[in-house]
Amino acid sequence: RSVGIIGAPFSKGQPRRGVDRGPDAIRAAGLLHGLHEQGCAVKDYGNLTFEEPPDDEPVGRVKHVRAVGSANQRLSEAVQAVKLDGRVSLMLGGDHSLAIGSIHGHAAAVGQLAVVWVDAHADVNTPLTTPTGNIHGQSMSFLLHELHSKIPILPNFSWVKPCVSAKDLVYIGLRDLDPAEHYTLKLLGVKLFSMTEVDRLGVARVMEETCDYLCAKAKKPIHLSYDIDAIDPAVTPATGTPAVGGLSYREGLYIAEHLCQTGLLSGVDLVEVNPLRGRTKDDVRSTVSTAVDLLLACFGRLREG
Ligand SMILES: CN[C@](CCCC[B-](O)(O)O)(CCN1CCCCC1)C(=O)O
Ligand SMILES: [Mn+2]
Ligand SMILES: [Mn+2]
Ligand SMILES: [Mn+2]
Repeated sequence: RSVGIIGAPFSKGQPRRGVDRGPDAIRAAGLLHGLHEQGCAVKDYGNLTFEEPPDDEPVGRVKHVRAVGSANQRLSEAVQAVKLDGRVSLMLGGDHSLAIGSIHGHAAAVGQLAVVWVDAHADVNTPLTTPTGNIHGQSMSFLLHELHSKIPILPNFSWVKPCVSAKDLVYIGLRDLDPAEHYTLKLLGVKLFSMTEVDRLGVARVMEETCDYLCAKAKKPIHLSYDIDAIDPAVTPATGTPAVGGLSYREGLYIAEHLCQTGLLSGVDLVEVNPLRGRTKDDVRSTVSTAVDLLLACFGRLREG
C-alpha cells in the first residue's frame, strides 16, 4: 500500500487548546516506523501551515468561520495532490472540522465516494442548528448534497461544494447526538450503527452490513473519517469531547481491519487526539498509541501477524 501523510495541526473547529499537537504526537508514537515495518510505501508531506485571519468574529453562532474555511481550502488542495500522486491520503488532525477539506479534496480527485464516519457524534449540525457554534460538530452538513439548501453563505466557505450523497454515508459508534442531528439523519434516511446496534449486532455484522450497503450498487472508493472519541474514553481519554460507552479497542481495530481488506480504502482521517486533555501521561500514551494501532490496521496490519 502507498500512503501519503498530511499533518493538519488545526484546532479552530472547537474551543480546547492542544488538538493541534495531534499530528506530531501520532508521528512521535511510531506511525511511520510501523507503516514501513508492515511494507507500506510512505511519503510524509509534513504539516500544513494555516493563516490566522484577523477579526474572525462569529457569524451568527458559528465560531472561527474564516480560519476554518481557509484551513480546509488548503487541506482540500493538499489531499487532492496526494490522491493525484496515486496514494491513499492519511490526514492527521487536528479537530474534526478538517473532514470538510479532507473529504472535499478526496472527492475532487476521485469523484463519487463513500464515507464511513466512525464517531461518538454525527457532526451534522448546520450553522443554524449548532448548539455550540463549534464547526467540528457541523462538518458533514457542508458536504451533503441533501443539506445544500440549509447552509448559509459563510466567509471563506464559498469554495466548498457538497460532494457526498446521503446514501453513500454510514455512521458507526454514534451515542451523543443533538436533536437537530437526529432529525436530519432520520429525514435523509442515513444508514447508521449507533452503539445500540454495535451491541445488538456485534461489530462483525455491523461491518458486513456496512460494506454490503455501500457496495450494493457500485463499488466506490471509501473515505474513512475516524474520530478518536468513537473509542471508549477508558482507552482514549485524551480527546476534547469524550462520551462514555464507546467502542472497545478491539472493536475499533476490527472496523479498520475490515475496511482495509475491502481494498477500497482511498482516504483516511484520524482526528481529535488532544495530548493536553489527558489527566496523566498514561492517558495520553494510551490515546496516541491506540490512534497509531488503528492506522496501522487501516493499512494492512493484522493481529494474526
Ligand atoms: C453533539 N454535538 C456537539 C459536539 C460535537 C463534537 C464534534 B466531534 O468532532 O468531536 O465529533 C455537542 C453539543 N452538546 C454539547 C453539550 C451540551 C449539549 C450540546 C456540538 O458541539 O455540536
Ligand atoms: Mn467528530
Ligand atoms: Mn466525536
Ligand atoms: Mn448539490
